[in-house]
Amino acid sequence: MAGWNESQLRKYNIKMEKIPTLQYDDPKVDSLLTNNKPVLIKGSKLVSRVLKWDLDYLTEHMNSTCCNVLISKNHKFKYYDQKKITPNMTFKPISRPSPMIFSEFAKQIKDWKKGDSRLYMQQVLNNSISQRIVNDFVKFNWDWIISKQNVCKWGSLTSNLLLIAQEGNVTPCHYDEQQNMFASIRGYKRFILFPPSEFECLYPHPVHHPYDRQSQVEFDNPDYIKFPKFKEARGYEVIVGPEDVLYIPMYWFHHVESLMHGGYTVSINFWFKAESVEKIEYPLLDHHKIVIMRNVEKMLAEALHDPSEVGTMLKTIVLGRYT
Ligand SMILES: CC1(C)c2ccccc2-c2ccc(C[C@@H](CC(=O)O)C(=O)C(=O)O)cc21
Ligand SMILES: [Zn+2]
Repeated sequence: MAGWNESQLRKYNIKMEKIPTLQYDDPKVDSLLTNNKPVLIKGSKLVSRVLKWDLDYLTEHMNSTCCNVLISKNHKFKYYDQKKITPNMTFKPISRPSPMIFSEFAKQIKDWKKGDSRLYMQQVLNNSISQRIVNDFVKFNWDWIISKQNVCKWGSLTSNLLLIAQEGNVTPCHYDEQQNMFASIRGYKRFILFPPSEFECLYPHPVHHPYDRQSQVEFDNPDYIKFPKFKEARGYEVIVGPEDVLYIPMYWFHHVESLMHGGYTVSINFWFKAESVEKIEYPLLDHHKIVIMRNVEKMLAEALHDPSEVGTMLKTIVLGRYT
């Protein structure tokens, strides 16, 4: 019994292959990790000591902690950068932050009814949480994850996010600029990943837009006129269940959903800085090209002193000359 079935997955019109699933001590794991290739890792026992982290246990030990909760009018929780919202911009996000204490969050999840706004908690785990949570946190299989960090020459661990999502919640397609080891504690999450080379098919927002790093394409209702190349996007799909660890390479796009009718999900991610300043070797890797494109957008916005002129200048440079 896999613990889930196809009827719990949302339907998208996307070509998807499978991601390799390997035991944590399989030598192929390290070769995939060091080559920035996604892999689902079984048996690492990374978070096995906190499988008891369910709503009741966490309410008991995080009761009055004020947590970062997002509220959305629909099932999508699209991250946005507050700092990139300028005064003259009419930006209407669908999900917005609504800090609340943990027990309130747990109550709203339990009492949730169809039609209510949805909630998604993402709370940085640090020592400001209760002593019991800290005691559990230190019981992660740090030896294993630190050995991976060293093998891959990743930079420092920047943060662990505790994620509690309602069944059916979706984090739309985006990329992050850090290496991510994503561990599931409760429930099942479906990931659809795309390599950085699929950039042209996923049409991320401009760097200066609050939705920077997020794809503009609505997977459940793609606008093939505005985003024609989305039809050619080639993704990878994997279901992450309790105790599984998914490696999400930096700059790889990922769409994440908590399976419908699967109950709430509890996950923890481990974000690592990219490798300490590496010597750039040629040929460039695909993620280097995203970094270069981001730097061009940033430099032009800086030089023009107005992000809204960047598109015009890029068109002037390219149209009729490089096409
Ligand atoms: C969308 C949301 C709730 C959010 C809103 C506002 C600011 C930050 C974030 C944020 C950060 C990470 C995740 C976890 C995961 C996606 C998933 O598991 O749903 C993922 O993308 C990753 O681990 O890289 C989810 C979120
Ligand atoms: Zn992400």
